[in-house]
Amino acid sequence: MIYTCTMTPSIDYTIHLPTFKPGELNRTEHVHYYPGGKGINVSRVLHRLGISTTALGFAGGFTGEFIQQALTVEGIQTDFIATNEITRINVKIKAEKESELNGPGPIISKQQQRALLTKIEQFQKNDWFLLAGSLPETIDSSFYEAIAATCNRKGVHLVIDTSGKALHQLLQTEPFLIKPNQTELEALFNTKLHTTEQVIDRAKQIMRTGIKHVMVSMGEKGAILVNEDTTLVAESPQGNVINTVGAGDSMVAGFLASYLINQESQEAFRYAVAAGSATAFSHDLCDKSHIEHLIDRVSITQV
Ligand SMILES: Nc1ncnc2c1ncn2[C@@H]1O[C@H](COP(=O)(O)OP(=O)(O)O)[C@@H](O)[C@H]1O
Ligand SMILES: O=P(O)(O)OC[C@H]1O[C@](O)(COP(=O)(O)O)[C@@H](O)[C@@H]1O
Repeated sequence: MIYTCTMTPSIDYTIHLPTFKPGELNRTEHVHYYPGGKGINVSRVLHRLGISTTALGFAGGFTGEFIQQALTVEGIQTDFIATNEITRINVKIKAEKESELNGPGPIISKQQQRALLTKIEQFQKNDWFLLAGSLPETIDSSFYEAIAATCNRKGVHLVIDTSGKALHQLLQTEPFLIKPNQTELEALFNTKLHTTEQVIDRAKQIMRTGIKHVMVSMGEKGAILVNEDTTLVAESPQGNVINTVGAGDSMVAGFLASYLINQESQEAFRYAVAAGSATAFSHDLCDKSHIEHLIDRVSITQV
């Protein structure tokens, strides 16, 4: 079983309008309400690819209810821990440019943290656990160490897609895959990366901490994959960009979906990039036919 965990889910309130004028009254044309957050997006894409998951995480209030219901309606199994706080609404503005307003995550008590660890204790050998999205600053790093130690002890494959301090702490836990975007990688090293070579150098540096695959996404420029055997650079297909929210999560889902079938990292990387771009060219997340339509347009070079 694949378990995804979104510590800080969201409703992604996505607004489309031709021009956004800050400081003025703006009226929107089309709006969408999506259940969001990184683990949730991975569960939604995997479901569209015929792979079942259980979506874990922390959710509360009417927004938390909406998210759980929306997932259930799509046919995704959920097992969230209730928070006292209302789950955030993240605003995504699609005008001349894309702008995002992401709210803060909930406070997660020690008891709620223990409840998550108890669920992880029930996992079986060779299950997958994806810890994704921003992680509340208030949580002590020992909690992440406990999650990783439990996964390692039980033979559960750990995948991490987070940012900031938590990403830094989790690098030492030897996960199967991490997927920072270029900005997150830059933040990790507190430096700007100007070339693909610089991105590759930093990715190799973090791989030495024991991570099996480091996949760095670079938006329209594509992505790189570094593992023990190879370094690959992918160019993404060009197309009509509609909404890039969830492109990175779609990549993670695409990589896992392909890797679970073939255990082959280059093909998984190609599928991942096609999935990211298919989402960027869609209103909501990608689906299988769109990914497969783009797959031959992903060019990969080994460097
Ligand atoms: N404008 C775009 N055109 C084509 N593909 C894109 C575009 N933006 C994102 N993608 C695809 O989605 C992947 C993930 O996007 P990125 O924006 O880097 O991730 P994140 O959403 O995590 O910031 C990219 O590697 C690329 O394959
Ligand atoms: O937890 P964070 O870092 O605030 O990000 C949450 C946001 O990221 C998303 O999961 C999209 O992520 P990506 O664009 O990186 O794939 C949204 O659904 C959500 O609003």
